[in-house]
Formats: sequence, structure tokens, C-alpha cells
Amino acid sequence: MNYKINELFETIQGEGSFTGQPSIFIRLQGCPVGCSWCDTKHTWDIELADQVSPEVMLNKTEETVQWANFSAEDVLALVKDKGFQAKHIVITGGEPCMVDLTPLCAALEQQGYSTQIETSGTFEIITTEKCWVTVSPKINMRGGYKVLASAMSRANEIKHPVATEQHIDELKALLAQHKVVNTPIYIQPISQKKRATELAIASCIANNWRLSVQVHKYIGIE
Ligand SMILES: C[S@@+](CC[C@H](N)C(=O)[O-])C[C@H]1O[C@@H](n2cnc3c(N)ncnc32)[C@H](O)[C@@H]1O
Ligand SMILES: Nc1nc2[nH]cc(C(=O)O)c2c(=O)[nH]1
Ligand code: SF4
Ligand SMILES: [Mg+2]
Repeated sequence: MNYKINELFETIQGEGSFTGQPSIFIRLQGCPVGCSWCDTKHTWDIELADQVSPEVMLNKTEETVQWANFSAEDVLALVKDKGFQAKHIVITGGEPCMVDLTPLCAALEQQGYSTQIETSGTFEIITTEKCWVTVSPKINMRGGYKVLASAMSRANEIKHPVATEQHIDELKALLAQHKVVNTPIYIQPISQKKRATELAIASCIANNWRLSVQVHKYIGIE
């Protein structure tokens, strides 16, 4: 099985429970959800014309729509070849759950890596049992909520992007609807905006949620 990879890089996880953890990021191409404030819009469309060789994809110096095909074995070989040191691998996108992530996560876990996926909860989550699943539901998601119940029950953490009071109200409704009790809830201000950050801090204190501020954007790393 091949995975369409837009970016593969080593950095520090900047969001959620694993914030601060050295991590290898695999960013898959393709997402039909269309969040207006998405910070990775270059991953949305899968165009065959944008397929490039692994070398071209790896040597990109800016965000582009170009992607390359990799098997799980190709990913393992590359991670070794690059000399990456991190032992934690984050699969994001785009929407990674558009494909079966089991072969990739199983191969990585077999080599001693821990795995994590970042998903919106609009597609069935098909991955290994050990994989840490971060579900980031959005309001009015194109693609809908048909599988969100199973995503919410599989979630090891829920990370909700917020900019307005309405987002907080909608999150509370989702948590009640899906009877979420013990899963850690992270509130992530949308794009470092001051008002969103203040709102996120206040709602964390009021509800005993946790704050996730996309640390990488504050310190200027990938
Ligand atoms: C780019 S998405 C890719 C994975 C998946 N499609 C999802 O939405 O979870 C990764 C994370 O970034 C968050 N995110 C995207 N754009 C953001 C922005 N402008 N500000 C804050 N968080 C953002 C998403 O909510 C998600 O938690
Ligand atoms: N450093 C860093 N941490 C991240 N955590 C989630 C990210 C994502 O785009 O899914 C991300 C990212 O793009 N960079
Ligand atoms: S679901 Fe994720 S990748 Fe897709 S548009 Fe929304 S934030 Fe971006
Ligand atoms: Mg990001």
C-alpha cells in the first residue's frame, strides 16, 4: 500500500499532550473538509499532476501542493537514511484517516516508534491499537458527523480549535452528545489571534480544559 506524502520532517510536536516531544511528522495529501482557517490548505487536493519523486518532495523549501508516493517500508528506510533521532511519529495531513493507517503504524511500531495521528473525525479511524489518536472535531464539517461517535470514543485526546464563544458552546454540545467524560480536552486558539487566545484561556479555566497554543508557530519552527 502506498501513502501520498506532502511533507516529511523532524521537529518538536507543538500541539496537545505530546507538546515538546521530538517527533517525525508525516503529512499526507488530501482533505475534503475545507475548514476556512485551515493552516495546511496546500494538502487539500489530490491531483495526479502534482505527483513528484520522493527526492523532489523531500527537497521542497516551501509549502506546495506536490506529493510523492511512499510505502511503509519506504518511510522506514527514509527515516533511517535521514538520521532522524525522534522516536515518536505523527501522521497528519490533510486528513490522514482517508486511508488505512494500519500498515504504516504497525511497521513503525515494530521498529520501536510510538505513533500518533491527527484527525478531524470525519473518516473511520483505521489504525493500530497502540496508536495515539488526536481527534479535532470542527463545527459544520463538510463530510459530516456520521463517524464522529466512534472517533470520539477512540480518541486519546480531543483538540478543539476555537476563535469565538460559539465554538466553545458547540464543543460543549459535542462533549455532552458523545458522553465524553475522561478524555483530555485541549483548546487550541485559531492562528495565534489575541482574542482567540484570551477566550481559550478563559474557557480552559472555567471548564478545567487544557490549553494548546501551537508552540511551533511561536518559536518559528516547522
Ligand atoms: C492541519 S490539521 C490536519 C489533521 C486533520 N485534518 C485535523 O484537522 O485534525 C492538524 C491540526 O491543526 C489544527 N489546525 C488547523 N488549522 C489551524 C489554525 N489555523 N489554528 C489552530 N489550529 C489549526 C486542526 O484543528 C488539527 O488539530
Ligand atoms: N511542530 C508541529 N507540531 C504540530 N502538531 C500538529 C501539527 C499538524 O500540522 O498536524 C503540527 C505541525 O505542523 N508542526
Ligand atoms: S480537517 Fe484538518 S486538514 Fe482538513 S481542512 Fe480542516 S484543519 Fe485543514
Ligand atoms: Mg500544523
